[in-house]
Amino acid sequence: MSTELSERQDLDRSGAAEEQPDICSGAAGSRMASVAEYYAGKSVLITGATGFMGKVLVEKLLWSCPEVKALYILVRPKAGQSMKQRVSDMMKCKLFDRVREDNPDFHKKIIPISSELTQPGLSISPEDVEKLSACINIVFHCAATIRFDEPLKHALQLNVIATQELLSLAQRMHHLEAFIHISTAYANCNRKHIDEVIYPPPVEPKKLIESLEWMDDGIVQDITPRLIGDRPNTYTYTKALAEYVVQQEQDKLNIGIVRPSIVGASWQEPFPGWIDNFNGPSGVFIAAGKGILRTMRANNDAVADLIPVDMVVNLTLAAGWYTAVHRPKTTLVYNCTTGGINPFHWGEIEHHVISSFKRNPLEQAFRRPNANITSNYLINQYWILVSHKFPAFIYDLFLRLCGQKPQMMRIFNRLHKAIGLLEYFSSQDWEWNSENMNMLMSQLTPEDRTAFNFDVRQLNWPEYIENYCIGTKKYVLNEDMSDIPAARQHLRKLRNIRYTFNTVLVVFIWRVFIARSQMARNIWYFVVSLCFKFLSYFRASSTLTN
Ligand SMILES: CCCCCCCC/C=C\CCCCCCCC(=O)SCCNC(=O)CCNC(=O)[C@H](O)C(C)(C)COP(=O)(O)OP(=O)(O)OC[C@H]1O[C@@H](n2cnc3c(N)ncnc32)[C@H](O)[C@@H]1OP(=O)(O)O
Ligand SMILES: NC(=O)C1=CN([C@@H]2O[C@H](COP(=O)(O)OP(=O)(O)OC[C@H]3O[C@@H](n4cnc5c(N)ncnc54)[C@H](OP(=O)(O)O)[C@@H]3O)[C@@H](O)[C@H]2O)C=CC1
Repeated sequence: MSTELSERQDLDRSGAAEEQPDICSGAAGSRMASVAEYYAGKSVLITGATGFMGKVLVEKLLWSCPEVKALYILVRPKAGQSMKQRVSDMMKCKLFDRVREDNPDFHKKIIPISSELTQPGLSISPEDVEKLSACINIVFHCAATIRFDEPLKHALQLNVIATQELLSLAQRMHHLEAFIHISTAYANCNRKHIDEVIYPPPVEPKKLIESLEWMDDGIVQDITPRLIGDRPNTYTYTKALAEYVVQQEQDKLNIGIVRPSIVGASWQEPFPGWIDNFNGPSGVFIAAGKGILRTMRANNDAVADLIPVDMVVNLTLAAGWYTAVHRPKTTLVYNCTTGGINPFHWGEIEHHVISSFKRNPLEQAFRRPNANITSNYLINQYWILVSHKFPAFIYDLFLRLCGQKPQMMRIFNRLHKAIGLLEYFSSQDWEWNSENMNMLMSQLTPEDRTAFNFDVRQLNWPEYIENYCIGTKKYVLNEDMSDIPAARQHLRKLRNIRYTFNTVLVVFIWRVFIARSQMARNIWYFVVSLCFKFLSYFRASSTLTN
């Protein structure tokens, strides 16, 4: 099936230029609309605009496509904040600084629409449905639950049923030119090689939705492992179902599917290192920087398929342009990954994260940053005991003695839960075909290739990781860069505490275990004299060679 689909997609691509005479003016040698020109005067609907990727998408559209007519964003009230309040807070975010400077009235282009995606009809009012049906030209569907531990019913409701509802709404839009769905490169992580095709779903979504409807949450929880089969969580499972649901509408809509791998901090835009959450590797980096995470199960040699959020957004906008302009007959899937083109490995990530946090330490670190990743289960368990649980126990004991509430063990339990869910992705690697990503790049003008850059060959990983770590410090933890000298001083203090602790430990072991027994003392003297002999032998041989 996959080969058959690829062939069809190839055919579509080769005939694509003739299919859109109104945009490419038809005559040979005539100029195709650039990406920014295409978005000029267009009304765009975005779901998940308050999320990590959605915000960057909104910002980039406003910055690079200033002639865009309006951005309609579906937003729900949350945590006691009204929809309006949330959107107004979002626009005050530092992310929008350059847009704000360029056009202080940029907010006028953002039109929030109240919507709770898990409700029937996405709980959009009839008036808003009318408005959207009349004006929307492009839809970007970013909203999803990305939690790995989401109960299946909720993940299905948001990632699959809401997608279905949005597709129905899209079909009522009179001027719709493209529907871009954001999936994940891990939707098919049960395969080792992943092509840019939609694989048959693990189950017919309609049947699953019908059968889960009558089941109570307990039963669903019991059967979830059987249903998700060889996928690690409900997230990847429901994202795979969503792709199939989207593909079902390909005869009625112009659809593109973007599949990013692990989306990380921004590479360049709007500024390097922008990140605002603990998802994926960000939480792991922060935990390592704070000196809490000292060990994790990961394969040093496995490819860490990270991709910066600005590159994903650039590709998404280019995919919107291509889908609308070329109107491929079938859904084009873009695997948006780095591993096949510019690979970087978890072992290298570990090295650069730790050295970066040593240069730019986080405030009030628990211990000096120093993490070891290993694929060996037993070694990892050993280090968890020695480097996580033991220090947590000692620290909590200290807090208790000071009359304070113990907290470290609780933090470690949460960390272990989080990294336990990530290990599946850091312990193996996948191969993604990225032909459509390359094809899309080749379709862009040289100017667009710069303005909407997703050429992952240009990524300099050490520099990117450094900015990423600084980004977590500045934008996730809201720490000031001017406090770095104090943070360095704190690390020096921690190092001295460690030296003192180790010295006390050696003296204690000597007094309790060695000094009391003649045999232990003899063994000790024997080991020490052996060491001295080796040392003097090496010193003598190095003097001779010199
Ligand atoms: C030296 C470095 C070495 C590196 C070695 C290798 C690193 C490998 C790392 C990564 C591999 C990448 C795998 C991603 C591949 C797939 C990509 C995609 O397609 S989608 C995106 C992925 N989605 C997620 O990442 C959602 C994961 N998060 C969850 O599922 C939940 O948040 C969970 C289970 C981790 C926690 O759930 P709760 O209900 O217990 O708690 P809650 O409310 O979510 O968070 C509690 C606190 O913990 C923080 N937190 C959340 N996630 C964290 C994390 N990953 N690490 C540390 N803290 C985290 C939160 O900010 C919160 O903090 P407060 O209470 O507000 O102070
Ligand atoms: N981050 C990553 O590493 C990767 C992400 N992806 C995909 O990219 C897309 C965006 O991810 P990302 O930005 O990281 O995710 P976030 O969790 O940051 O954002 C999710 C967005 O969906 C919205 N949303 C969630 N539930 C509802 C609901 N019931 N009603 C209305 N809106 C809702 C959220 O709104 P609210 O603010 O109200 O919660 C938020 O705007 C997703 O489709 C994800 O699968 C793919 C690969 C990797």
